[in-house]
Amino acid sequence: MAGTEPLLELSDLVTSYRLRPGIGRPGGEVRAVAGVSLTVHAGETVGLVGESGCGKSTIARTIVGLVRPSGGKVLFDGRDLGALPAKELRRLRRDIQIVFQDPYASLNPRMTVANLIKEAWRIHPGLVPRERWDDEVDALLERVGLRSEHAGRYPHQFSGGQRQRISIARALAVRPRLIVCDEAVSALDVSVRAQILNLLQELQRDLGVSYLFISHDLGVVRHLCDRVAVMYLGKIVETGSKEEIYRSPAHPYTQALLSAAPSLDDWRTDESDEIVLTGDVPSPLSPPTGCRFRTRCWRAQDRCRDEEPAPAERDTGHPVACHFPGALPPPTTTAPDSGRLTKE
Ligand SMILES: Nc1ncnc2c1ncn2[C@@H]1O[C@H](COP(=O)(O)OP(=O)(O)OP(=O)(O)O)[C@@H](O)[C@H]1O
Repeated sequence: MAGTEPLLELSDLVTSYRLRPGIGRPGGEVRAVAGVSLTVHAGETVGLVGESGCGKSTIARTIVGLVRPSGGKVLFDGRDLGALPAKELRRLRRDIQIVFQDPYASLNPRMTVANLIKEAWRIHPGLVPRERWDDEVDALLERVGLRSEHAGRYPHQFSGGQRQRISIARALAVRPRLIVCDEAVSALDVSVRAQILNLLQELQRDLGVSYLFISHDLGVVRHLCDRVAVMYLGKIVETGSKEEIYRSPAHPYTQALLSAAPSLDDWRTDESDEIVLTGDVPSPLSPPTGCRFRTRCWRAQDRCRDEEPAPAERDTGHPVACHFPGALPPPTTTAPDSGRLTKE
């Protein structure tokens, strides 16, 4: 994709939440996304992975305009969403849709499937002529593997997988160019999950839609994505093609994540080199100085405390934000601090 203009570009994006002081808790600012740069090209699927609370959903919410960034830019088709006049922004927002983890919470239970889909055309008039609405609803339902008789039913009359199909149909109704999938298959059983993943791939093949696929499931990401970004405590620590990330992870955090999913672990040569991620993720209210991962990292040295590593291309060929990256398994000595990564 080098040389082509990205469809979506996050440039040093910062998104913070204000916390009011509460009982036993001081107020403050949570920098949930602390300077993230990431691109998604047309027709591409980019996976965003990381532990719970690292800021994945906040990125999703910022991209689709549910929360405002406090710094940096979201560019779509080269245009800065923060600098567009309201009318143009509204038009452009149509191109970016989101599918959430819990379709039941995101689908209005009092609306029929047909009305849930038609609502999108009410919000964006002129997209589909009113006389074609019923036919288009039928076509969309068929497109996502449902039937036209489902149009008159309500969300509670469907299974979880079917409800996710409805969410996808609703997203497709406005003919988006990018769909942000925020843990979109995480709540589904394995077999249903596979069906939805197949559907997403089919849609990409037929319609050319791009995905930013947010998930904590490295197996699903490997199955679906072309490129992968690994996030830790509000920052991206490593980005690369699927092959680069799964075969030669260079950031210790990526190595630990992969090590925790043995069936995916192509890069370790010795099973005994398992890395066990211990200790809690530090609070984003007061992240560590320097490298944010240093308090849990077996490779950490003084430099990691003093200096924040910038993403730089390493010998593996992809950008890694680490002072001491390495493709080799960690040394066999036990990590000195209990809060660090250790090996069993
Ligand atoms: N509305 C909010 N107000 C205050 N803090 C928030 C809010 N939403 C998220 N946060 C905090 O921002 C950080 C990032 O949360 P976010 O939900 O983006 O992470 P995540 O990686 O998507 O995790 P999960 O997979 O658990 O949703 C967390 O520390 C979270 O507690």
